[in-house]
Amino acid sequence: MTRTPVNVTVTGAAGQIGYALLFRIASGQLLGPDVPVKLRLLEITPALKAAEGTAMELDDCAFPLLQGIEISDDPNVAFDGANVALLVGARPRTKGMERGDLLEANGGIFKPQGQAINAHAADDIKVLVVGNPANTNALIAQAAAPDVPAERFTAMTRLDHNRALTQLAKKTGSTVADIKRLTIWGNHSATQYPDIFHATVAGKNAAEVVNDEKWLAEDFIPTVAKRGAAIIEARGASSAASAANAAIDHVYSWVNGTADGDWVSMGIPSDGSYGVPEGLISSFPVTTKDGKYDIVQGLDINEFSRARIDASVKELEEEREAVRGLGLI
Ligand SMILES: NC(=O)C1=CN([C@@H]2O[C@H](COP(=O)(O)OP(=O)(O)OC[C@H]3O[C@@H](n4cnc5c(N)ncnc54)[C@H](O)[C@@H]3O)[C@@H](O)[C@H]2O)C=CC1
Ligand SMILES: O=C([O-])CC(=O)C(=O)O
Repeated sequence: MTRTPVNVTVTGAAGQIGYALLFRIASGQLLGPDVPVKLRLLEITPALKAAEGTAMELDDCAFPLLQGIEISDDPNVAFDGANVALLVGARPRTKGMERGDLLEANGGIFKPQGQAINAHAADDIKVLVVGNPANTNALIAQAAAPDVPAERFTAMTRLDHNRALTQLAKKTGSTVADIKRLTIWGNHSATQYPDIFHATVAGKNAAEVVNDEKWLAEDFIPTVAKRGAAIIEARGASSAASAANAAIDHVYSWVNGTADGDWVSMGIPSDGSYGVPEGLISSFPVTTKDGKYDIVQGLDINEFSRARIDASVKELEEEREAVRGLGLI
């Protein structure tokens, strides 16, 4: 049976994550090996030529699932009919820039993109924000799209989740495939909280297997939370292939479901669960099924976890106040 192609819009398509991401989408890794896709690439005008170069390479791969590529510098064109939108392009922080300046500059990107999604995207649109500060950029885009169900706007913490899986596997002498039910809570920032208290390693409670709170507090958590900065320090550029990989994982899980007995981490609008104020886009443990996600309920949050979740959520509240003050939400 021939399937209708899914329209996937990628912003910042000529950037380094874009280059690591587009070929994987076109090869079927985003949605599945039998789902044809059409790519819509959004870039700023000076980067259109570079996006065209990437499109030429995509053509040269002759991916059987790729049924078309359109390139534009107009969000109204790029989001037209979009079923999945990956908002990767963002304004990076440059020297001397305060956090407020960064939020304002990104407001200039994510507000018009949210408006264009509201006006032109398909009814089933699913949005993943990758560009930093991802959680708050997602909030800005969501606020500009009042006709789209709020839960369709998500932010990426899957890279943090994947980073935590590997660190825990190394510590416990296991493999990532042995680890289930790990959680990233809060913001995609240095305040995020990777939680192993509900995780299992080969079926055993991870915190009990590790049995080393000092390692947890002084090694594991900072290593995961500051991994982005460590990559920049080592590579001279921020994470690109691993970020693209996490974006693929996030959307694949959302569309195709999580495995029985496991969950993933997604930045999603809070419904008030676990004391996270309603509406904040914060990372939670979620299961997914039939293209929808649910927050895992009923987890006991110990004191160690509570303090760290609260600290990250406080930062998200401050970011929300800042963009509210700028009239962006
Ligand atoms: N959530 C996460 O886990 C991660 C997020 N990131 C973030 O992802 C973003 C992209 O990273 P890279 O690809 O390495 O950056 P990059 O600078 O290589 O590429 C960004 C691209 O976005 C484009 N762009 C800027 N404004 C745009 C607009 N209004 N519309 C469309 N395109 C626009 C630029 O022209 C550029 O080609 C950054 O904000 C980075 O901090 C990176 C790694 C992980
Ligand atoms: O800090 C950055 O720009 C990159 C980032 O988000 C990460 O690697 O987690």
